[in-house]
Amino acid sequence: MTELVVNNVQKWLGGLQILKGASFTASRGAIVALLGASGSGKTTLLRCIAGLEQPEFGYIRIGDKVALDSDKKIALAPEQRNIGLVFQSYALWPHRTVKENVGYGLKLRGVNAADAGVKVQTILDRMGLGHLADRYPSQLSGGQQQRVAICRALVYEPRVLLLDEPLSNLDAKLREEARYWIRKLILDLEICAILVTHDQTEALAAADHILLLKDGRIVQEGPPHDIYSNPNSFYAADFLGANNVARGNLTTLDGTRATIGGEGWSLDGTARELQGLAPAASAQAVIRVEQISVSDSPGPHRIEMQLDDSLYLGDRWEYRLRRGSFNVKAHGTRKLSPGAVWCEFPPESVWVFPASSQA
Ligand SMILES: Nc1ncnc2c1ncn2[C@@H]1O[C@H](COP(=O)(O)OP(=O)(O)OP(=O)(O)O)[C@@H](O)[C@H]1O
Repeated sequence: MTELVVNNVQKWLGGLQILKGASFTASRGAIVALLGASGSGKTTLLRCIAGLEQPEFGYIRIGDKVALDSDKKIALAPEQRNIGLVFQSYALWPHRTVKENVGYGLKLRGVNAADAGVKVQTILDRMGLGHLADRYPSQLSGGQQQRVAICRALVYEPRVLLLDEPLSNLDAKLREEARYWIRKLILDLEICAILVTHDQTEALAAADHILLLKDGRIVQEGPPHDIYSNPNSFYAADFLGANNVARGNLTTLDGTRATIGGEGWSLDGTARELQGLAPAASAQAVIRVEQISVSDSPGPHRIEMQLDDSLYLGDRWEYRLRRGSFNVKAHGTRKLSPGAVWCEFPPESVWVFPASSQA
């Protein structure tokens, strides 16, 4: 069931148009990630949904309530929107205990103390924090503080949970765990969550649907696997994954088959956004690091390259390879000695874009 409708939201800040017509929908029991480069407008869009910013144009419906309708001059205040908000900083009050932090909003909304107490204890117990109810934030670990912030957002039983970089203050191990339990929690509670992140791994792992933003516009959306494996622009291809970018010229173009080449190298690839381009035009190819394999013999779609070094990454080795002006990173399971090797580039994984390709 659709819980959130965002339609043509446009927002100006400091005389600049920051959001240029964002539209999407989100359903119950699903996590939508807003992903994009720094400054692409993720936080501004989240703040518009929360009611912390008022867009000049647009329509937003949360559950069955119209929260924004610029035509009808409707703009509900944040507390009327039935949303829960979790910030990167957690924003807990240091001089209030855990249960006071979680219950404060209920008190403001006029919920009587007995009912509020039950709601607070229920959500704290659910999150494994019941025994910490009387502690102050400074007496908790970072991970526990983050859970308190999430309890505080969930205690209102919101229709939509808005999470702004909620994991970025946690160390790498905790972040991986938190990504998993937040996802489980949202699916169990069957609420709708919007997650702002600049971390592609977090978006790919935690979300059901990704909205990729660039300069205030949603330039691609879809399930994580689709966005990762079928990017529709150079920006989307290069933003996700660990990539090699090869810059050269288009040497042949035949339907979806394209060849890109530079000084002393040439790769068969798949044409992306190349309509109207002629051979010799400047081009760039994106190749995911994991798609390249290194071997000691020639074969189809293999080119000979010089291996300069093997770097140990713990779970794998990274190979640094070059041929003329073409530098490449690839991964493998063993250390290789410097020298000549053969690298295989499957054409379906060499995505060729025009050199000045924009989203
Ligand atoms: N109050 C403001 N006045 C003017 N410009 C602003 C204001 N707030 C944000 N901006 C600009 O709007 C753009 C989008 O900012 P926003 O914080 O939404 O991006 P973001 O994608 O969340 O970035 P980050 O990942 O760095 O947090 C940026 O260029 C930013 O400088």
